Amino acid sequence: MAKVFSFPSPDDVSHALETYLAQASATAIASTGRFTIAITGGSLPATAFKFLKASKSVDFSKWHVFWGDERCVPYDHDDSNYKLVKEQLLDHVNVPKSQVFPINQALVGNSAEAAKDYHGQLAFDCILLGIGPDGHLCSLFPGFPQVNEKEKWVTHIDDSPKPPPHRITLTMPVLNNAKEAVFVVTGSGKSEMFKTIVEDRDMGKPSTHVAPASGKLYWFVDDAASQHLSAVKPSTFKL
Ligand SMILES: O=C1O[C@H](COP(=O)(O)O)[C@@H](O)[C@H](O)[C@H]1O
Repeated sequence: MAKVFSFPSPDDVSHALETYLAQASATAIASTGRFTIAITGGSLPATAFKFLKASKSVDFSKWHVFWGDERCVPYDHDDSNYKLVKEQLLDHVNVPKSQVFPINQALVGNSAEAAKDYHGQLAFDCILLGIGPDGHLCSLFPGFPQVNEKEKWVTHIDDSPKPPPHRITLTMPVLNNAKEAVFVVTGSGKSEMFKTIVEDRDMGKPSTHVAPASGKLYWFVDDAASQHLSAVKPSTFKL
Protein backbone atom coordinates (compact mmCIF):
# COMPACT_ATOMS: atom_id res chain seq x y z
CA MET A 1 0.00 0.00 0.00
CA ALA A 2 1.42 3.39 -1.00
CA LYS A 3 2.03 6.01 1.67
CA VAL A 4 0.94 9.54 0.89
CA PHE A 5 2.64 12.44 2.73
CA SER A 6 0.86 15.75 2.17
CA PHE A 7 2.35 19.10 3.21
CA PRO A 8 0.94 22.64 3.32
CA SER A 9 3.26 24.10 0.68
CA PRO A 10 5.70 23.09 -2.09
CA ASP A 11 8.59 24.29 0.13
CA ASP A 12 7.44 21.90 2.87
CA VAL A 13 7.53 19.11 0.27
CA SER A 14 11.12 20.12 -0.57
CA HIS A 15 12.13 20.10 3.12
CA ALA A 16 10.57 16.66 3.66
CA LEU A 17 12.37 15.30 0.58
CA GLU A 18 15.65 16.66 1.94
CA THR A 19 15.05 14.63 5.12
CA TYR A 20 13.88 11.54 3.23
CA LEU A 21 16.75 11.53 0.70
CA ALA A 22 19.39 12.18 3.39
CA GLN A 23 18.14 9.16 5.32
CA ALA A 24 17.67 6.90 2.27
CA SER A 25 21.19 7.77 1.15
CA ALA A 26 22.76 7.18 4.60
CA THR A 27 20.98 3.81 4.95
CA ALA A 28 22.11 2.58 1.52
CA ILE A 29 25.69 3.79 2.03
CA ALA A 30 25.90 2.09 5.44
CA SER A 31 24.85 -1.24 3.94
CA THR A 32 26.35 -1.23 0.40
CA GLY A 33 28.80 1.67 0.31
CA ARG A 34 26.81 3.55 -2.31
CA PHE A 35 23.46 5.13 -3.08
CA THR A 36 21.99 4.47 -6.52
CA ILE A 37 19.27 6.82 -7.61
CA ALA A 38 17.26 7.37 -10.78
CA ILE A 39 15.86 10.86 -11.32
CA THR A 40 13.24 12.08 -13.78
CA GLY A 41 12.82 15.52 -15.31
CA GLY A 42 10.03 18.07 -15.60
CA SER A 43 9.19 19.95 -12.42
CA LEU A 44 10.63 17.29 -10.09
CA PRO A 45 14.32 18.28 -9.82
CA ALA A 46 13.54 21.85 -8.69
CA THR A 47 11.18 20.59 -5.97
CA ALA A 48 13.23 17.58 -4.85
CA PHE A 49 16.59 19.34 -4.61
CA LYS A 50 15.67 22.89 -3.56
CA PHE A 51 17.18 22.40 -0.10
CA LEU A 52 19.04 19.10 -0.49
CA LYS A 53 21.60 20.68 -2.81
CA ALA A 54 22.93 22.75 0.12
CA SER A 55 23.01 19.83 2.57
CA LYS A 56 26.29 19.35 4.40
CA SER A 57 25.34 16.00 5.94
CA VAL A 58 24.77 13.96 2.77
CA ASP A 59 27.74 12.03 1.36
CA PHE A 60 27.22 12.83 -2.31
CA SER A 61 30.59 11.28 -3.17
CA LYS A 62 28.88 7.88 -2.80
CA TRP A 63 25.91 8.71 -5.07
CA HIS A 64 25.48 6.98 -8.43
CA VAL A 65 23.04 8.99 -10.50
CA PHE A 66 20.92 7.66 -13.37
CA TRP A 67 17.98 9.07 -15.30
CA GLY A 68 14.44 7.67 -15.38
CA ASP A 69 13.94 9.08 -18.85
CA GLU A 70 15.59 11.43 -21.27
CA ARG A 71 14.61 13.35 -24.33
CA CYS A 72 16.92 12.81 -27.35
CA VAL A 73 18.43 16.28 -27.41
CA PRO A 74 21.96 17.51 -26.65
CA TYR A 75 22.97 17.90 -22.99
CA ASP A 76 22.83 21.67 -23.15
CA HIS A 77 19.32 21.80 -24.67
CA ASP A 78 16.54 23.25 -22.51
CA ASP A 79 14.48 20.06 -23.06
CA SER A 80 17.25 17.88 -21.62
CA ASN A 81 16.44 16.09 -18.35
CA TYR A 82 20.20 15.77 -17.80
CA LYS A 83 20.51 19.58 -17.92
CA LEU A 84 17.70 19.97 -15.38
CA VAL A 85 19.27 17.60 -12.87
CA LYS A 86 22.72 19.11 -13.47
CA GLU A 87 21.47 22.63 -12.79
CA GLN A 88 19.26 21.72 -9.84
CA LEU A 89 21.65 19.28 -8.11
CA LEU A 90 24.89 18.15 -9.70
CA ASP A 91 26.37 21.64 -10.13
CA HIS A 92 26.05 22.13 -6.36
CA VAL A 93 27.29 18.84 -4.89
CA ASN A 94 30.32 16.55 -5.24
CA VAL A 95 28.98 13.49 -7.07
CA PRO A 96 32.07 12.24 -8.98
CA LYS A 97 31.66 12.54 -12.76
CA SER A 98 32.42 8.82 -13.11
CA GLN A 99 29.26 8.10 -11.08
CA VAL A 100 26.90 10.13 -13.24
CA PHE A 101 25.23 8.09 -15.99
CA PRO A 102 23.27 10.27 -18.43
CA ILE A 103 22.03 9.02 -21.78
CA ASN A 104 25.01 8.63 -24.12
CA GLN A 105 25.07 11.92 -25.97
CA ALA A 106 26.95 10.38 -28.88
CA LEU A 107 23.84 8.34 -29.58
CA VAL A 108 21.41 11.22 -29.69
CA GLY A 109 19.55 10.82 -32.98
CA ASN A 110 19.52 7.02 -32.66
CA SER A 111 17.09 6.35 -29.87
CA ALA A 112 17.02 2.54 -30.32
CA GLU A 113 20.81 2.33 -29.96
CA ALA A 114 20.77 4.72 -27.01
CA ALA A 115 18.20 2.56 -25.20
CA LYS A 116 20.33 -0.55 -25.77
CA ASP A 117 23.35 1.36 -24.52
CA TYR A 118 21.63 2.31 -21.28
CA HIS A 119 20.33 -1.20 -20.60
CA GLY A 120 22.34 -2.81 -17.82
CA GLN A 121 22.09 -4.17 -14.35
CA LEU A 122 19.99 -1.32 -13.05
CA ALA A 123 18.77 -1.89 -9.50
CA PHE A 124 18.13 1.35 -7.72
CA ASP A 125 17.93 2.22 -4.04
CA CYS A 126 15.57 5.05 -4.99
CA ILE A 127 13.72 6.30 -8.03
CA LEU A 128 12.34 9.84 -7.96
CA LEU A 129 9.30 10.20 -10.19
CA GLY A 130 6.95 12.92 -11.37
CA ILE A 131 3.57 12.53 -13.06
CA GLY A 132 2.34 14.37 -16.10
CA PRO A 133 -1.17 15.85 -16.26
CA ASP A 134 -2.17 12.83 -18.42
CA GLY A 135 -0.87 10.35 -15.81
CA HIS A 136 2.38 9.54 -17.61
CA LEU A 137 5.60 8.95 -15.77
CA CYS A 138 9.13 8.87 -17.12
CA SER A 139 8.37 8.71 -20.87
CA LEU A 140 5.67 6.05 -20.45
CA PHE A 141 2.50 7.56 -21.89
CA PRO A 142 -1.13 6.33 -21.60
CA GLY A 143 -2.09 3.99 -24.45
CA PHE A 144 1.49 3.53 -25.66
CA PRO A 145 3.01 0.02 -25.83
CA GLN A 146 6.10 0.98 -23.79
CA VAL A 147 3.90 0.90 -20.66
CA ASN A 148 3.43 -2.87 -21.09
CA GLU A 149 7.09 -3.70 -21.74
CA LYS A 150 7.94 -6.75 -19.64
CA GLU A 151 11.41 -7.73 -20.86
CA LYS A 152 13.52 -4.69 -21.69
CA TRP A 153 14.55 -2.44 -18.80
CA VAL A 154 15.16 0.53 -21.05
CA THR A 155 13.21 1.35 -24.16
CA HIS A 156 12.61 4.24 -26.53
CA ILE A 157 9.73 6.20 -27.95
CA ASP A 158 9.86 8.11 -31.22
CA ASP A 159 6.32 9.50 -31.26
CA SER A 160 5.94 10.95 -27.76
CA PRO A 161 2.64 12.86 -27.46
CA LYS A 162 4.53 15.48 -25.43
CA PRO A 163 7.41 17.12 -27.27
CA PRO A 164 10.17 16.40 -27.98
CA PRO A 165 9.12 13.16 -29.76
CA HIS A 166 12.31 11.08 -29.36
CA ARG A 167 13.00 9.83 -25.84
CA ILE A 168 14.67 7.04 -23.84
CA THR A 169 12.90 5.70 -20.79
CA LEU A 170 13.20 3.15 -18.02
CA THR A 171 10.35 0.62 -18.03
CA MET A 172 8.06 -0.89 -15.40
CA PRO A 173 10.34 -3.91 -14.67
CA VAL A 174 13.18 -1.63 -13.54
CA LEU A 175 10.91 0.85 -11.76
CA ASN A 176 9.29 -1.97 -9.83
CA ASN A 177 12.70 -3.48 -9.06
CA ALA A 178 13.74 -0.36 -7.12
CA LYS A 179 13.99 -0.59 -3.33
CA GLU A 180 11.95 2.58 -3.00
CA ALA A 181 9.91 4.57 -5.54
CA VAL A 182 9.03 8.13 -4.65
CA PHE A 183 6.56 10.30 -6.55
CA VAL A 184 6.64 14.08 -6.08
CA VAL A 185 3.55 16.11 -7.05
CA THR A 186 2.79 19.75 -6.28
CA GLY A 187 0.05 22.13 -7.34
CA SER A 188 -3.68 21.93 -7.97
CA GLY A 189 -3.13 21.35 -11.70
CA LYS A 190 -2.35 17.69 -11.06
CA SER A 191 -4.80 17.12 -8.17
CA GLU A 192 -7.48 15.32 -10.22
CA MET A 193 -4.91 13.05 -11.85
CA PHE A 194 -3.25 12.36 -8.48
CA LYS A 195 -6.61 11.16 -7.09
CA THR A 196 -7.28 9.07 -10.23
CA ILE A 197 -3.98 7.26 -9.71
CA VAL A 198 -3.79 6.89 -5.93
CA GLU A 199 -7.43 6.49 -5.00
CA ASP A 200 -9.28 5.28 -8.10
CA ARG A 201 -6.33 3.10 -9.16
CA ASP A 202 -7.12 3.72 -12.85
CA MET A 203 -4.88 1.21 -14.65
CA GLY A 204 -5.23 3.22 -17.86
CA LYS A 205 -2.77 5.66 -16.29
CA PRO A 206 0.84 4.46 -16.46
CA SER A 207 1.68 5.90 -13.01
CA THR A 208 -0.82 3.48 -11.41
CA HIS A 209 1.38 0.56 -12.55
CA VAL A 210 4.21 1.51 -10.20
CA ALA A 211 4.31 -1.05 -7.38
CA PRO A 212 7.86 -1.91 -6.27
CA ALA A 213 8.27 -5.54 -5.21
CA SER A 214 9.67 -4.20 -1.90
CA GLY A 215 6.28 -2.60 -1.23
CA LYS A 216 7.91 0.80 -0.63
CA LEU A 217 6.03 3.39 -2.62
CA TYR A 218 5.81 6.97 -1.33
CA TRP A 219 4.05 10.09 -2.54
CA PHE A 220 5.37 13.48 -1.39
CA VAL A 221 2.71 16.02 -2.33
CA ASP A 222 1.47 19.40 -1.22
CA ASP A 223 -2.05 19.99 0.06
CA ALA A 224 -3.06 21.60 -3.25
CA ALA A 225 -2.29 18.32 -5.02
CA SER A 226 -4.02 16.14 -2.40
CA GLN A 227 -7.18 18.30 -2.09
CA HIS A 228 -9.48 15.75 -3.82
CA LEU A 229 -8.47 12.68 -1.81
CA SER A 230 -11.27 11.22 0.28
CA ALA A 231 -10.67 7.50 0.92
CA VAL A 232 -6.86 7.68 1.11
CA LYS A 233 -5.70 9.52 4.23
CA PRO A 234 -2.23 11.09 4.15
CA SER A 235 0.21 9.65 6.70
CA THR A 236 2.21 11.67 9.18
CA PHE A 237 5.70 12.14 7.76
CA LYS A 238 7.97 10.00 9.91
CA LEU A 239 10.81 7.83 8.62
O1 LIG B 1 8.13 14.82 -20.06
C1 LIG B 1 8.28 14.58 -18.89
O2 LIG B 1 7.23 14.79 -18.03
C2 LIG B 1 7.18 14.21 -16.70
C3 LIG B 1 6.32 15.15 -15.86
O3 LIG B 1 6.85 16.48 -15.95
P1 LIG B 1 6.21 17.77 -15.21
O4 LIG B 1 6.95 18.95 -15.77
O5 LIG B 1 4.75 17.76 -15.53
O6 LIG B 1 6.49 17.59 -13.76
C4 LIG B 1 8.58 14.02 -16.12
O7 LIG B 1 8.51 13.29 -14.91
C5 LIG B 1 9.47 13.32 -17.14
O8 LIG B 1 10.76 13.08 -16.60
C6 LIG B 1 9.60 14.23 -18.35
O9 LIG B 1 10.48 13.72 -19.33
